[in-house]
Amino acid sequence: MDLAIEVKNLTVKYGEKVVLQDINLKIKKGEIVAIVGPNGSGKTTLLKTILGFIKPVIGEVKILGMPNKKAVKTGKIGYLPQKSPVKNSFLSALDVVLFGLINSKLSKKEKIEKALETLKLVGMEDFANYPYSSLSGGQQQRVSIGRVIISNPEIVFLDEPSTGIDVVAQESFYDFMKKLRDEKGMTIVMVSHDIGVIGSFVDKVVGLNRYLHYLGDIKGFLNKDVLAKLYGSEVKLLIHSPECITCDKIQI
Ligand SMILES: Nc1ncnc2c1ncn2[C@@H]1O[C@H](COP(=O)(O)OP(=O)(O)OP(=O)(O)O)[C@@H](O)[C@H]1O
Repeated sequence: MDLAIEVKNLTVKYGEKVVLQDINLKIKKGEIVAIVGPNGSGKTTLLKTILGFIKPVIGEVKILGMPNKKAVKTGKIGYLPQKSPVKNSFLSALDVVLFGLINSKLSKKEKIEKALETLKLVGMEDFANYPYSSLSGGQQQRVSIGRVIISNPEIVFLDEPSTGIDVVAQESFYDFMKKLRDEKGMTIVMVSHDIGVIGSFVDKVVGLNRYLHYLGDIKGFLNKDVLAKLYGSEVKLLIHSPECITCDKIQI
């Protein structure tokens, strides 16, 4: 099996508080995986621990067969954090995408060409010189994704990439991510709350709430018992009617 990520016996604490316990997880190359769970269930912590930003008290993580910290230094890993790292409101969309090539040895001209190509790929070529801060949430997200993918990473980690985006834009975003996987063979690991929207795009769901409660396909995940275990017995599944333009959407 060609593994992208292997998490072994992971336990993570903040002070005395155990946030993740006994997590074992294997993600294959080219898979699209969603990490889901209630607020505070440890999803961001799991991403950050996989990336080596948080040291577990027990356990280890391998990425592409290497210890995680070593893998991150190879430049084969892309990461889109939950909060935008872009603070300077004067930066243009092009500048933000260029950040993704900060460690590249390409010439300035080549970098700009590649950034313009990437902006085209994410459908933002007409906005290259716009201040990033003037773009809408969905447009900013496309540019941020451009920053992450410009260096052709083998694995990308996205923490709640569709926050603040309407359902239609979310669908086109997930379509785009799927295209990247299909065309470039990228492995995509994302934290998401959009169970309904991601359903048709993900290969695997990781149901997390301190422990790994579920690992499998979306169909098995959308099971009353699995959901109750993860979200509590009060959880309700709302399946929109077929007449609804966003039919098939399932909310928790
Ligand atoms: N730096 C920190 N120090 C102490 N506790 C923390 C820290 N970061 C997160 N926590 C706590 O750890 C738990 C898990 O947080 P985490 O951000 O991983 O959850 P999450 O599932 O990503 O949540 P959400 O869906 O709300 O983004 C929460 O109870 C949170 O308050």
